[in-house]
Amino acid sequence: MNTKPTSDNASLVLAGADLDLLELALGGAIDNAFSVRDGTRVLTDAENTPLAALTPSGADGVQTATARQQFHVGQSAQWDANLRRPARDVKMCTTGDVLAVAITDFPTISDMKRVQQAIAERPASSVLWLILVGRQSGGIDSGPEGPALVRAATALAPEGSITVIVPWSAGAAPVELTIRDLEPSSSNFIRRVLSGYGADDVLDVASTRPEEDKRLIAELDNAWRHAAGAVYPKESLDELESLRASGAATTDGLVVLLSGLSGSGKSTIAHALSAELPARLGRRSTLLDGDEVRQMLSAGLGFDRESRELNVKRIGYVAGLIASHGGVAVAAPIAPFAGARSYVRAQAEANGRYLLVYVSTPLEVCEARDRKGLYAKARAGEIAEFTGISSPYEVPDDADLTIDTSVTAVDAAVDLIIHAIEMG
Ligand SMILES: Nc1ncnc2c1ncn2[C@@H]1O[C@H](COP(=O)(O)OS(=O)(=O)O)[C@@H](OP(=O)(O)O)[C@H]1O
Ligand SMILES: Nc1ncnc2c1ncn2[C@@H]1O[C@H](COP(=O)(O)OP(=O)(O)O)[C@@H](O)[C@H]1O
Repeated sequence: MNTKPTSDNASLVLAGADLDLLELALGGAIDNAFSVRDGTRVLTDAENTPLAALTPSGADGVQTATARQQFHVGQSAQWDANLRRPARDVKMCTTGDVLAVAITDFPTISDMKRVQQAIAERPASSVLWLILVGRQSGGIDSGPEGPALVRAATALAPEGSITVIVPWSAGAAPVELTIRDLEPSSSNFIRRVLSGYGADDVLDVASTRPEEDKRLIAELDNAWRHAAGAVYPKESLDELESLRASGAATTDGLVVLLSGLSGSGKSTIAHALSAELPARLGRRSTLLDGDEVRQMLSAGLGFDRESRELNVKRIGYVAGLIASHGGVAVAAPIAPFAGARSYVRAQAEANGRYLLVYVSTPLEVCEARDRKGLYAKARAGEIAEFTGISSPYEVPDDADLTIDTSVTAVDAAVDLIIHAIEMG
């Protein structure tokens, strides 16, 4: 996590586990009282979008957050708005005694028996079937585990139970954002959070699993090795196993560059694409998102032509490295200049495949969205050299795809890109 002061107020940039904590707090699952370092007033995501405002700190350094706007949400199963509901809404739907079943891992046959038993012992209880999934480090919901767990657990929900997806702060402990008295790794964290959903009692299925089950699960990998050992010699088997463990397929590297005006939808599409790739093409990806890159890789660079060219070239260089090892890089800078884009193409094509997506959403639409309030500032002359207003955007003549998000929905945009990747 890093901090980044803005002109009108200081902000704290959140990622991963911190975003989950914030979502839990704003949704009413935990006391929305934060301790942050002095002077911090706005909590933003890594794309610099303001998510919550903090009231000034009291004497004990505790501040209260109020939501500014919806979080960025992904497209895959764990972002289903019908299931990812705020704690305070869920609480209203329960009556009487509430048993919460916490699902953090793929339920086993014996887990389900214990669940049925616990439910049978409390016939009058409302049952909450709570699926705990957190963001992962590679992006909002990169990696196939979260959506797969949600699909499996949803299909197994006991009859009459209320299924809810709980954003889970399972990652590293937050550095600068803490929630009063709560340490995410502590054993009572799960109970404290789930009590926010109305739970009187919690059955934490995976952590109460019998030792025998744990042993059998651990042995499954050995069983696979044993069976495969009858087919392959050791040399093949070792290689196959490491491929299996890394999830890597024997596929070519790929760079997808989304270029377009600020607010055109590059970042939204990039996240959705990254979330879909594991399930649709069996590939994980590395996101190189505009603002995020500028906070790290290109920290200190401005928005004059030379700085932008350098920024985009750096992105191209890193994307090329990712592709050189068979990885997928999804990059979403404005990339307004043809010269720097052709450098990205060269880096990508030297190491794999390249797909240039021009996100052609008209300026008027981007400006009306003004997610970050930057167009208003640019019009007022408070930001110089703003793309589309006071700095040019050179429309690509080599785009593989052109997508106007004022007429194409996010899902459709992702479908178009995946189709283009499949077509080669
Ligand atoms: N002068 C000016 N012009 C354009 N954009 C500006 C400017 N100042 C700050 N910002 C914010 O920076 C984000 C664009 O950074 P990029 O790295 O994508 O730009 S570039 O490719 O280097 O041109 C862009 O983010 P996105 O909205 O995600 O595109 C803006 O939030
Ligand atoms: N079809 C669409 N595709 C992408 N974004 C859309 C679409 N329709 C509306 N939006 C909204 O437009 C805004 C685009 O912002 P963002 O993805 O950050 O753009 P950029 O990264 O190009 O600056 C978001 O608030 C998003 O919800």
